[in-house]
Amino acid sequence: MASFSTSSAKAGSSVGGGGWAKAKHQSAGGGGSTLERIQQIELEISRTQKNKATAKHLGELKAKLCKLKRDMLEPSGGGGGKVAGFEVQKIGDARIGLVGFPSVGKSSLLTALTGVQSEAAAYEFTTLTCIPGVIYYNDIRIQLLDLPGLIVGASTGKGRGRQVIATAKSCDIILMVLDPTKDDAQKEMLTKELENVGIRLNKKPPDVTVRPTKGGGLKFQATVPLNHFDEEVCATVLKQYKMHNADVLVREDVTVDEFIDVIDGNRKYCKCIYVYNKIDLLKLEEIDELARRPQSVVVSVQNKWNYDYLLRRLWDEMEIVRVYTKKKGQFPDFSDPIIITPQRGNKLFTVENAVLLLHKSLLEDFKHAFVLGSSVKQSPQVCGKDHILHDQDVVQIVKLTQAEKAKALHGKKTGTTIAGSNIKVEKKKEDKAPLKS
Ligand SMILES: Nc1nc2c(ncn2[C@@H]2O[C@H](COP(=O)(O)OP(=O)(O)OP(=O)(O)O)[C@@H](O)[C@H]2O)c(=O)[nH]1
Ligand SMILES: [K+]
Ligand SMILES: [Mg+2]
Repeated sequence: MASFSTSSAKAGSSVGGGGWAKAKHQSAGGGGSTLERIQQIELEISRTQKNKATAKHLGELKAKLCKLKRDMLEPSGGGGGKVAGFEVQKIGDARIGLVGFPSVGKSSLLTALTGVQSEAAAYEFTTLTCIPGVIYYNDIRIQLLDLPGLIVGASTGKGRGRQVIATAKSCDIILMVLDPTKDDAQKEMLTKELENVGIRLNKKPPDVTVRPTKGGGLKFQATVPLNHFDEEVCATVLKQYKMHNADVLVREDVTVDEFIDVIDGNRKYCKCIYVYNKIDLLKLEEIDELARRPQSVVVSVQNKWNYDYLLRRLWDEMEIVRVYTKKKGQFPDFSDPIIITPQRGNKLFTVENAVLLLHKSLLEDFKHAFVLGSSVKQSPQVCGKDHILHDQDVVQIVKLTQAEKAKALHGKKTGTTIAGSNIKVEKKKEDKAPLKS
């Protein structure tokens, strides 16, 4: 039904790079280009039945496949180099990318949400570069990037695909713009293109730790029953990565693909909202069905439908925490919050995070904080560094007085925990432990 696989002549010629991957990646071991070997392995995987007896073989194939894909994306030597995204300066508190097949209305949406004119037209590949705009929402600035349309094969160099995807990888959230008149094969195809370069949509990093060791082989431990993965498959995958000695701790029911993600590294776990645009072309029942799909929002740029909801959904996905600061005896400064975006690696927003964002040296003088807002039972409440703040809390930092600081410093010097020596003491204990037992 969907006809996205047809990469138009324009796409091929505008890049002059359809065969780039092939030309540059002749495999060292002979037997065709990297691309051909990838296709062979993919075929073999699809033909192999999935059961206990084949799990080890599949694990090996998948690990090989993963390494080949990485070789292709990050060629080592031969003047290749990692593909860079479009050079657009990151501004604001979060970055969101518009990804989709050609002519689904990405540019129209950028213009509608940011006011920045990005050319929109009825022909494919109207946009050939990255156009940034800014959405102002709830005191924060969100950078929205319009990107050229993707086609199938983008991750292997078709169209401006690799550049588009590299830019998408720099985003905190992806808005996948979809054509509501076509089936969801488009969603799967795009997801696959993004997955090929290590972007994982709406997934969490697997709860698995792998610690390389100097000897002792593989030490495998799982804290939950595993239905798709076991020690043997783990060993096969690790062998492909030449890891023969490692401690592996699995804390969730992972698949081999998820385990490879951990080993291979360089994955980007990214939230994604599926935006069905042009719903003005649909019947009400059809709109209703799309709107109920998970992580999906329906809009019509032409009719200006549902922007409010789209923005609210975006906001919720960003899980942004704004914390306002206040000086003693004054009203809080509501104009300039400290902002934490969990997408950028800060899982929780503690008082310590807030202090560090205000000023690094402030932590030395930190005594406690008065916190007002939903994170505390009474407002204000005296809180320490580890207290976790909520969105729209107000914080007043109380510093140590000179006398208190001197006292604290004195205590440190005379006590056993002289600054900096902490780690050494612990390490010594650890070293000695095996001797004792
Ligand atoms: N019916 C309808 N048409 C729309 C809507 N939004 C955009 N269009 C039309 O769809 C066509 C493509 O829009 P663009 O914004 O250029 O799409 P794009 O995804 O940026 O396309 P490329 O840059 O070529 O990848 C234009 O003719 C728009 O007028 C909508 O909500 N309803
Ligand atoms: K277009
Ligand atoms: Mg466009």
